[in-house]
Formats: sequence, structure tokens, C-alpha cells
Amino acid sequence: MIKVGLVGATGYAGQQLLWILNMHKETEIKFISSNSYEGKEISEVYGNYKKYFDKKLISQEEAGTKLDEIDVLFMALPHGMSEKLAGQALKSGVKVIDLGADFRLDDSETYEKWYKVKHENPEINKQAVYGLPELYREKIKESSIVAAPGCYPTSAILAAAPLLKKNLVKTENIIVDSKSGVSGAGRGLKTESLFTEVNENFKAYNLFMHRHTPEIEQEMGKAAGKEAGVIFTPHLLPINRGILSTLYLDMTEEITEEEIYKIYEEFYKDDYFVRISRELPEIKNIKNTNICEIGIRADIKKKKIIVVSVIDNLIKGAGGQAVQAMNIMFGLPETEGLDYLSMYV
Ligand SMILES: NC(=O)C1=CN([C@@H]2O[C@H](COP(=O)(O)OP(=O)(O)OC[C@H]3O[C@@H](n4cnc5c(N)ncnc54)[C@H](OP(=O)(O)O)[C@@H]3O)[C@@H](O)[C@H]2O)C=CC1
Ligand SMILES: CC(=O)N[C@@H](CCC(=O)OP(=O)(O)O)C(=O)O
Repeated sequence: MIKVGLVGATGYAGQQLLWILNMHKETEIKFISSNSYEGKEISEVYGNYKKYFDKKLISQEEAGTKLDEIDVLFMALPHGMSEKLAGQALKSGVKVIDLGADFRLDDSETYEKWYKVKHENPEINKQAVYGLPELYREKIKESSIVAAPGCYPTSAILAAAPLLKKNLVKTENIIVDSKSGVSGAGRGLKTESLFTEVNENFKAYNLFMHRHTPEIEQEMGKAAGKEAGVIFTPHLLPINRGILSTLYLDMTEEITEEEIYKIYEEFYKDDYFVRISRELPEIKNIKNTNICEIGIRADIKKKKIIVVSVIDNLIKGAGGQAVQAMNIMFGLPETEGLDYLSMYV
């Protein structure tokens, strides 16, 4: 059994991860932590856990004293809070999987610029592997610390990678137009997340300044082997979970839609969690699953390719992807604990 600890278990990402870990056949949950519910049972915070799983929430400080009990530490904290405990865990020989943004950017200066937080120990960031299994499976296998990708970046990078790797699209101005459900904003109280603000509404936010921009640019640039410029426009959808991203790409040479489909099918042929679809993807087809579904349309005359991708932000965009990485790190089948019952309506 893999012994796991989870800090930030009471956030939206953490509670989803905990549910998956509890269903996983090869994991034993040793501790879970919270900032404001210390001493409470998880089922007192999330009623869906009643009768399925219970454990008392401990503080983050106490979690730090229990590292000798675990093989892997999952962290689902607000950004800027993972470095110290991650460092302690690594020193104790514990593997780390961080769901936040603290170790996703290769360059500490870029991280500081976008997140306004300084890496106190940049060596930890240097060790971290970007935890997108479809692109970095071999590196994840060997790593001690994995930075699980952001939810929006997961949908965008998987949608563009096959074209970027073959240099079939220009990289200067890739448009990523994304829509997310409200759970992407976390469980903390904010006026913008109130029912009355979100319900029957639809809006764009953080144009040209969303923190996921450098992450998408970094990974698209690596896939293309040259710098990538991304125009990322996120929107808030009045639904609980799910992301739909539409990418607008300029062809570098004439290529048909059928040829592009063949490239995607070949690229992802060994990736259980990526589904290439002839129909345009819809959120309801992947909700509650670890699947990223991708659909493509191309117009040779306009020299444009439009790629649409959908994920469940809390699963492929967070807890599911983190467990996929854990399975790889510990030599388990990648799908272990991640075969979901998808509910269409
Ligand atoms: N929501 C999503 O779709 C995704 C989230 N992520 C990332 O996962 C991490 C957690 O996100 P999410 O679950 O949405 O966030 P939430 O706000 O819902 O949860 C934050 C978690 O961190 C705990 N925490 C510990 N210290 C603090 C503190 N000082 N202030 C506030 N919270 C604290 C909270 O404890 P308590 O409950 O006791 O307050 C809670 O368990 C973030 O880094 C986020 O960017 C990544 C991908 C997708
Ligand atoms: C809808 C919504 O508010 N989404 C969040 C996504 C942030 C998130 O989850 O952050 P990481 O994936 O980087 O951890 C936002 O736009 O800030």
C-alpha cells in the first residue's frame, strides 16, 4: 500500500482528490489537513463523505510532524504556501505532488513576477517535473516532486501539443479562449462566486493578465521547440465543474482536417485519458471523469485550425491528474482509481 498524506483536504481540489484516493485500491490515507476545520471530521465539512470515509482533520503544522508515516504528500493549498513543507517532505524521502502553481514554472523569476511570491529555495522548483502525463510520463516516473498542471493549461496544452510538436501551426499569437465552471475559483468566500453573481450570467475576466498565461506559453513553447505567445481569455460559466477551451491556430502549411485528425489519433494512441472525437466536445460528456476530449475543425482557405477541448477541472484539471501522476511514480497502472462512472445528466 502507498501511504499518503494530504494537506488542503477541505478545498474543492483537495476534497475531490481525497475521494479518489479513498476509492483507490493501493492507497492508505494517513492524514488530512485543513486551515480552518482542524479537529473536525471530514464528513462534518463535506456531507457526501458520511458513511464512506472519515478522518479527523489536523493542522498543517501537525502534518509536518507526520511525514515519516507516508510515502507521498499531496498538497492542495493556495499558491505560495507549498514550498516549506514540500522541502521538509523531500528531505524525509517523501515524494511530493503539488496541485498548486508553486512549482509549475521553470523560471523562479517568472513565478515571482506573475504570482508575487518569491521562491525561498529555488532548488526545489528546479527538481519539479511538470505533471502532465501525456507529455512527461517518463520524467514523472523518475521524479520526487511533481507540479500538477493548472486546470486551464491542461485543457489548452493537450489541445495544441500534436500540432506544435510537428510545427504545423504558428506560435506567435495562439488564441486560447476558455470557459470554466465556478469550482475552479475554489471554496473560499468571494463576491464574484456568489450564486446571484454567477447564475444566469457569463463573463470574461483577467484578459491579458491571467496567471495561467506564462504556464501555457512555457509548455506550448517547449512542445514547439521555440517561444510561444498566447492570448488567453478565461470566462466564468454558470456551472459547477468543467472547462471548455477553444484554440484558434494559424496553419504553417496546407493541411486537411482529416490529416490533422490522423496526427492527433497517432499522438495520443497510448493515452487512455485523451479522447479524440469527430463530434465537437461537450462538458457533459466528460464531467466526473479524468478524460480530456478533443475535437478539431480546419479550413484550408482561411489557413485556420480550431481545436476544442473539454476537461473536468476538478479531476483531469486537479485531483485525477495528480493521482494519474502518483500511479506513474509508483509503477501502478495509470488508470488505477480513475475509472469513473460518467453521469450524462
Ligand atoms: N479548483 C480547481 O479547479 C483547481 C485548483 N487547483 C489548485 O489547487 C489549490 C487549491 O485550490 P482549491 O481547492 O480550488 O482552493 P480552496 O480555496 O477551495 O481550498 C484551499 C485549501 O487550502 C487550505 N488552506 C491552508 N492554509 C490556508 C490559508 N492560509 N488560506 C486559505 N486556505 C488555506 C484550505 O483550508 P480550509 O478549508 O481549512 O480553509 C483548503 O483546504 C490551489 O493552488 C489551486 O490553484 C488546481 C487545479 C484546479
Ligand atoms: C473559475 C476560476 O476562477 N478559475 C481559477 C483557476 C485557478 C486555479 O484553479 O488555479 P490553478 O489551476 O493555477 O491552481 C482562476 O481563474 O483563477
